[in-house]
Amino acid sequence: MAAASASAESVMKMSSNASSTLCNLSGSSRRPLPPVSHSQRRRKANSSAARVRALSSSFFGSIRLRPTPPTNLPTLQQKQQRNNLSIFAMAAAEEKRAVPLNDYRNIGIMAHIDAGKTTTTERILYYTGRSYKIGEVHEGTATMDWMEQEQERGITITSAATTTFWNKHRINIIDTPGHVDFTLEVERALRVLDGAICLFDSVAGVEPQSETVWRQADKYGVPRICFVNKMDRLGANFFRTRDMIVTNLGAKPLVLQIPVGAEDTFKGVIDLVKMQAIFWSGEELGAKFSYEDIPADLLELAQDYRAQMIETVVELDDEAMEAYLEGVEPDEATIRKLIRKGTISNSFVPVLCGSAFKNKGVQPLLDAVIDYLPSPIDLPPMKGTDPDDPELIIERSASDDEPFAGLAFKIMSDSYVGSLTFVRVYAGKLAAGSYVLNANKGKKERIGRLLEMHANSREDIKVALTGDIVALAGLKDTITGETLCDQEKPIVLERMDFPDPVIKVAIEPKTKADIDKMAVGLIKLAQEDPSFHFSRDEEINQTVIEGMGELHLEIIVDRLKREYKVEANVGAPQVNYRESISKVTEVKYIHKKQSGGAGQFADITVRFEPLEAGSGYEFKSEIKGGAVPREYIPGVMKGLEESMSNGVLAGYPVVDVRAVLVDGSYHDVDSSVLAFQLAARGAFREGIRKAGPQMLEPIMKVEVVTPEEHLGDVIGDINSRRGQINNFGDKPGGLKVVDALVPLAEMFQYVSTLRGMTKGRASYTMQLAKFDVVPQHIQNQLAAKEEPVAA
Ligand SMILES: Nc1nc2c(ncn2[C@@H]2O[C@H](COP(=O)(O)OP(=O)(O)OP(=O)(O)O)[C@@H](O)[C@H]2O)c(=O)[nH]1
Repeated sequence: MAAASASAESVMKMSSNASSTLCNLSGSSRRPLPPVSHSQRRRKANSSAARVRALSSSFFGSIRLRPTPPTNLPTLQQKQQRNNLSIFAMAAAEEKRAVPLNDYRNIGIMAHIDAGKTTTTERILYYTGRSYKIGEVHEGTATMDWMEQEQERGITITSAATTTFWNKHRINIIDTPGHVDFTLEVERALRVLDGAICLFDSVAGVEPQSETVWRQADKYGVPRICFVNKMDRLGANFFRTRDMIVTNLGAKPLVLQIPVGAEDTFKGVIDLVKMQAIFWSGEELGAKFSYEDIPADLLELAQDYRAQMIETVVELDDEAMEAYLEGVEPDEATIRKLIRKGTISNSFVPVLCGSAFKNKGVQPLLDAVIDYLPSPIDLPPMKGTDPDDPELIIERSASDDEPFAGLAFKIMSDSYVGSLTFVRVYAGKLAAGSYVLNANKGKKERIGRLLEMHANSREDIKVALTGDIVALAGLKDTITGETLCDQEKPIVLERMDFPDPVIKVAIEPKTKADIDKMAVGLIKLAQEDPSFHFSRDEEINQTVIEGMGELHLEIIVDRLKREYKVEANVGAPQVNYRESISKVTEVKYIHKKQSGGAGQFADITVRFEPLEAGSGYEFKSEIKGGAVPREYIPGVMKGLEESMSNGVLAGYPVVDVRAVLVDGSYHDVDSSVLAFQLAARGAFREGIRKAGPQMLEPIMKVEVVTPEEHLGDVIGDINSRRGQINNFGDKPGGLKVVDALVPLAEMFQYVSTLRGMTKGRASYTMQLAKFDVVPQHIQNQLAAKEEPVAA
């Protein structure tokens, strides 16, 4: 499979002849789209959650300034609203800091699919006065052009950002998708956030995707607050979720609230810092709350949990600890200060609870965001490197007076301004109309328009300050993960990790007219989404798109169709295999050519070593005494790196290999970088063949939740898919949980099989667990299908 990276030109050359293996995108032979029944669609469209998605989607989508709906808010909200608008107005008018940097909170909301992220964001926007009213979707106004798919399917696909205010603090919020196929959105949000709210469904507890996002947050060291949501649901159990935070996440929870009641008797929470109960007057939006005495039957439990909380926090301060041992409890301000210290240092995670849907617990959650999550200045200075010397570490403190440094973390096409680049400003200021340096590319970029994003509108601003998250219009060369900085003080901030695609499908435009449109669409979509790749296989005249899962690619195809008006035929999904090696080999390879004119000579000895799974590819040089002169080593590196994308078995990328250049020789006249590059390719082909090459496949961690009567069928089916069952468990409501590892190749269309098998009563989630060796008989089949291509 010679998959050359596609340019617009090569895609445009594409033939419009659909291959016989392809089927019609809109025809009945096409794989069914994920299960969205009419009633589900209606439910989702009618749900208030869809409203916020609509709001937040517009934020990233086309410019859509909504007329202000009439307000009938309680006085408190009106005040809050006025307060907030005046802060925005001040900021815009004076172009200087209206909110001190230590009053900034850049936070994300993350969780498993359906835990209530969007509903909670929606409530936050309401209570902070940013949205007047929730539920305009009910009236059918959620017909946004942008991301219709989100509303139809009832899932968040793209992360949405918004700015709001609470108690004079500025909160920039990013609401992220829960579905594993869109994990990149979570990754990039975490890269630019200072803190996060992790939501859990109090019935399901810690679910698989919560574990994944937790580990991602660990990777970036993001301080967190946990919110145990859906306390009103049948089967809600705060304490079980708390225990799962320990067992499943290995975290140290610091319980700051315990619930008063659960399920339909859930009334409020006990605030263990104040030692008072908070009750809400009703379930409707804007319900008032009041502090009251702790109910007598919960007093002892509250005292126990408060004692545990205080014992944990005083450990962070010698003075407080000494006083506590002498019987003096810290006062409220000290407790808050210590909770903040421990949260920011990731010593523990505060745990709160409530029901976003029933409007309980949201205001104390916002207070906790302000009290415990860090501002940009509470975090260590941002580290980067000098573009000319990657070994030289440079730091930038969070301050308006530092030279400007920001990270582009998201690109989004926009029908009005072309494309928007979302940037987190880490240091300094950024002015509209100014020039900055793209430090990764060494190119100058002009900042056209600077936009500050709000839930359902956007506003032109003249200057962005440290801590801000803004959208820039008109950038030409910058892509996701690149650093923009002061031209005089260049810095390259640490890049983000992008996951490699695990599945691919072939896609062919139906008509000649579709060819050009598809080229434009693919390029734009790939710019927006670094976890989506496309390539052109000239030999078989096919374009292949690659992504993180079936849903991911379905959304891409759907967007090509709707946004770029491309009619295309789409093939069946296939797994993106990898190739690796199983033993150490050393090869000597001489590249020599003498056919008139200057000759070519390069002699290298390379050792190939297998690495641990997930290590990727490494290169090392052990050359001593200039056996291969320094200037030729980049040629060796290039030759090996190029070859790594094209394995010897079936042309899949080669991973988990270290190539060590151990020896070599050169010719004074005939050697060149190119000769060493060609020698490296030859060494790769010979070396990998001798190193026990093997194919690897993605293995998914699958969790199926099913009624007991279908358990046997579910297990039998997983076994027939080369699955390995690891665990059984129980869920509330008499449901059984099956944990298994199953090769992705066997999971295509599992959703419809499972639905058929269980009459739609079971559900499943899956995420990438690891890559593992493909059984030999399947390797043989794959190798026979895919003729390897000589490098
Ligand atoms: N009973 C109850 N339902 C809730 C609560 N919070 C959210 N829901 C419901 O749970 C469903 C999912 O909520 P969303 O807010 O869309 O969840 P999400 O986490 O944003 O979902 P994705 O973005 O698709 O991952 C919706 O039907 C909500 O109405 C809650 O506190 N109680």
